[in-house]
Amino acid sequence: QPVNIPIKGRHVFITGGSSGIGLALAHKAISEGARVSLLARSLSKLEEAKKSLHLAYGVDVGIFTADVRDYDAVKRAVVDAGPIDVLVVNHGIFVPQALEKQDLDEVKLMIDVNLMGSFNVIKAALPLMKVRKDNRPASIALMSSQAGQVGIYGYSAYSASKFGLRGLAEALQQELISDNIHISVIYPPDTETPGLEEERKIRPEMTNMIAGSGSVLKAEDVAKKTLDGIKSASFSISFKMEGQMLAIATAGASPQRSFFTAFLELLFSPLSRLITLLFLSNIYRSISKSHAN
Ligand SMILES: NC(=O)C1=CN([C@@H]2O[C@H](COP(=O)(O)OP(=O)(O)OC[C@H]3O[C@@H](n4cnc5c(N)ncnc54)[C@H](OP(=O)(O)O)[C@@H]3O)[C@@H](O)[C@H]2O)C=CC1
Ligand SMILES: CCCCCCCCCCCCCCCC(=O)[C@@H](N)CO
Repeated sequence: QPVNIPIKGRHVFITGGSSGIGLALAHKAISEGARVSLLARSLSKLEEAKKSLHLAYGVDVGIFTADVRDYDAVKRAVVDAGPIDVLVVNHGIFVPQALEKQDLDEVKLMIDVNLMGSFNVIKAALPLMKVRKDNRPASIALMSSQAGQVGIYGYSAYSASKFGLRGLAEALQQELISDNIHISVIYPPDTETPGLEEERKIRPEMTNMIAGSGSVLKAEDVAKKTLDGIKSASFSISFKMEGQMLAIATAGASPQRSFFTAFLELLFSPLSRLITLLFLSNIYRSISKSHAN
């Protein structure tokens, strides 16, 4: 059945909301009449975000400092912020490197922040989400990546953390459907953010090349499509032609609410598998070429 998740007047809580995609999403949500709270580590970045949002809309957002790795700190923030209607688990870090050259500390950091941190946020927020006063539909949205649909050179830890979110999301949807809580997983390509700017300085050439075969989007565009997807309670949210292809190629056992999209998935799955194989064969060819050099 179609579901419509209202945004106006509701409490939208965004982790990693002080920068990039999270901040762009805060702009969108406020412009649609939401009450917004942001969580991140750095107080100064949060204050800056709060100021820019006040300047743009004349409203105040709640800001909460916590490291998502610290469950108790996250719990305190969530209790302070009050019951959440739309939880956007968006925080994330990416340090690309071939596994052989990457320290295990860095691997562990990505898993701890991106995956365990998401468990912490959801576990902390869920009790209050479940007892929300209005019985209107609520949402938990998880920020994955195209690298959460296909493993990419240099992203072993990052991809593992983002693939992990999908398993979490699929299981959680079955557990929460009776509470009228709807899960979304978002799969953006490269997106212009302060995070990507940092990443580009250190990204291995092969990673650059492969990521370059996808689109580069503006954070505002990712935020808009994300909020629209949340509002229609879409389980999977993708971007651009190659993103739709990837979504079809990796539809797997994710739920699908739209009959129309389900029909497209059935119709185009052989073709998208073919395109995926061609895409992969290109990648492997480039890898062996650069290896020979
Ligand atoms: N930009 C891109 O190309 C793409 C990004 N994504 C995903 O989108 C999400 C946002 O990325 P983007 O906007 O680029 O990232 P940015 O680096 O611009 O922003 C990251 C945000 O997460 C917060 N954050 C980081 N670590 C922690 C932590 N341990 N605890 C709490 N908050 C934390 C940061 O604040 P602070 O540092 O103060 O804690 C900041 O608010 C990530 O999950 C990323 O994986 C997906 C596809 C593409
Ligand atoms: C079915 C047809 C396939 C079509 C090709 C699709 C192209 C896939 C490219 C994947 C790029 C991954 C970018 C990750 C961005 C990200 O998360 C970072 N910026 C953070 O590290």
